[in-house]
Amino acid sequence: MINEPKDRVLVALDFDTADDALALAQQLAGKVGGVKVGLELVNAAGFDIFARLQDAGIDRIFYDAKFHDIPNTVAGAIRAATKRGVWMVNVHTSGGKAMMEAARDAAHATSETPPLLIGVTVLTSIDQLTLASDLRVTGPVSKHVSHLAALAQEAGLDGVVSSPLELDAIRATCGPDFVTVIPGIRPAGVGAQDQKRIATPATAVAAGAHYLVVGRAITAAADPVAATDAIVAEIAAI
Ligand SMILES: O=C(O)c1cc(=O)[nH]c(=O)n1[C@@H]1O[C@H](COP(=O)(O)O)[C@@H](O)[C@H]1O
Repeated sequence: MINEPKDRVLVALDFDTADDALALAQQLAGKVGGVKVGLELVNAAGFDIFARLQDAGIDRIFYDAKFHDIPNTVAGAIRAATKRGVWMVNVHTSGGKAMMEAARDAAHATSETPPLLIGVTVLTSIDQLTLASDLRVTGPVSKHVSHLAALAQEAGLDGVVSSPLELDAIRATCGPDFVTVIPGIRPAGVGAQDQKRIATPATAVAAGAHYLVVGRAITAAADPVAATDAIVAEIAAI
């Protein structure tokens, strides 16, 4: 699945029109491992965006759905997402083990080649202080992330989303093959913006990340293709 450094890079198509998303996806075809379709794009462009990307030859689509609901509802949503032929889809681990099991069962019952099912742990926009004050979760972020990753693994998920800072903890708990999908990626010189737990592409890959989710470092760059090439070169040099 990951044959060369570029395969690790998933570009977040966080745009408010299908045209912008399709244009960048086509510009980066062959240069990245896949594209991510998330809440902004799907709400702005509609669910046709999946077929439009697939018609344009883009077949590795990570649907960043972040489903979080009762097991029956999430199972239905995962069935529908699986039928769209997405390559990867996510749910919130904080929906609980029964919800994640229902998601896994739904994906496997719907397709012989189900999407990779990934659990979001603690959002990368949440720091230690906010985890304690807003969510009333005490203790280190990495401990809570490891707990949620273990739960996801027990539920039969393929991997988790976390920040680059918890990669050691996840590997120690879940082993090296449990897939890690890592946003909060900031090449040197790019500001953190709303992200709180961040690292450079090279640091994240050296720490064991399988996939990097990269949005604004590419989409807001003056030259998105050059920015992508620089990220791939950075991780290739590790
Ligand atoms: O599930 C995600 O992809 C995700 C989880 C998370 O904890 N943090 C996070 O930033 N993301 C997504 O990753 C992308 C990061 O975008 P940038 O901060 O612009 O690189 C966005 O599309 C987010 O929705």
